Amino acid sequence: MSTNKQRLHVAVGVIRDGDGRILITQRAKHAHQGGLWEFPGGKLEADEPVQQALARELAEEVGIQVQTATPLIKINHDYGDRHVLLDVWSVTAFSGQASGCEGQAMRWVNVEQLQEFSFPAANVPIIAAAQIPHYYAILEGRSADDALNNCNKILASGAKLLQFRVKSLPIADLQNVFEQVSQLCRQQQVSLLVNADLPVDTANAQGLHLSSRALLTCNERPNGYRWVAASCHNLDELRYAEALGLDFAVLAPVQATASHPDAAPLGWQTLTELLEHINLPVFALGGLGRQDLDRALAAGAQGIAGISAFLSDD
Ligand SMILES: Nc1nc2c([nH]c(=O)n2[C@H]2C[C@H](O)[C@@H](COP(=O)(O)OP(=O)(O)OP(=O)(O)O)O2)c(=O)[nH]1
Ligand SMILES: [Mg+2]
Repeated sequence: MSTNKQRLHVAVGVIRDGDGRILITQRAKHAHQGGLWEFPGGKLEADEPVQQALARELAEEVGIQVQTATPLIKINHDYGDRHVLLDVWSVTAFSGQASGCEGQAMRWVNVEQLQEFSFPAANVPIIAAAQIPHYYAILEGRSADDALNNCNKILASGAKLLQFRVKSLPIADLQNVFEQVSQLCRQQQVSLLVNADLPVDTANAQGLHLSSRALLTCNERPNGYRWVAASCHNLDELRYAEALGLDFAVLAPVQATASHPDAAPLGWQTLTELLEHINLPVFALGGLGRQDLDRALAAGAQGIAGISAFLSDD
């Protein structure tokens, strides 16, 4: 039981260099979770603000001075012998040359290489959060032309993660549009997830996106996909997605939205509270634009998901 165990608050930095590589270090053999790889960081001192602890730990452990850090994800994990709250920050600007100041092994690795290292169990969702971007574009369209036009706008926005959810096409058009979209995504190195409700051949996709209804009919994580995500509307659905071991979720609607006028918006406060209970990257969806990213990050979200959010120039 974790009830009378103290929760250890730990500041953790996912440090990225100019080439997008991430810094990992190896925990000392004798330490808790010893010998495993980690993102540098350490325990908060009494009454120490988390960003101050982050700056101090990263200076002590790897000799860098943090210039810009944004919240990435918070993980609550009970190891049995210790309960940790990993308060993970994305460090995107720093000064100094990183080195293992405590004699620990250190590597700069590409995000896809993170899979090759053994991390503590609590790190699984941190690694997913580090590998996926802050924007998740949802592709819809009333016709084949409309869908392809929207796809081009989304790609021009710079989005690198896309869900194919073109629901109203005749079946013959659907597969054809999907193949064109998957080719465009491949050319531009965009990760493509297919909505599981669509009857398309998903061989060319990197992932599957489950509606909340499809999520609740799954007994295990669908096999064979690099990414599996789900749409959620409440804490139970988020918990179910986490328990299945999905990579990320979308939570909606955060604000009022014309596409779902009957759904009551959660609001930022409820979003923040729900995300405190979940160890999963979660995109905020519904009535939001790309300009809401900072607010979503501050609420503990991975970023912004949207349909129309990626169709305008701003
Ligand atoms: N820094 C860091 N800690 C992690 C990660 N994953 C994970 O489960 N942890 C756990 C291991 C430890 O129980 C705890 C971090 O505590 P720590 O012992 O490293 O703290 P510290 O740097 O202040 O070390 P010390 O002063 O006590 O030597 O969080 C991670 O990626 N980075
Ligand atoms: Mg440490």
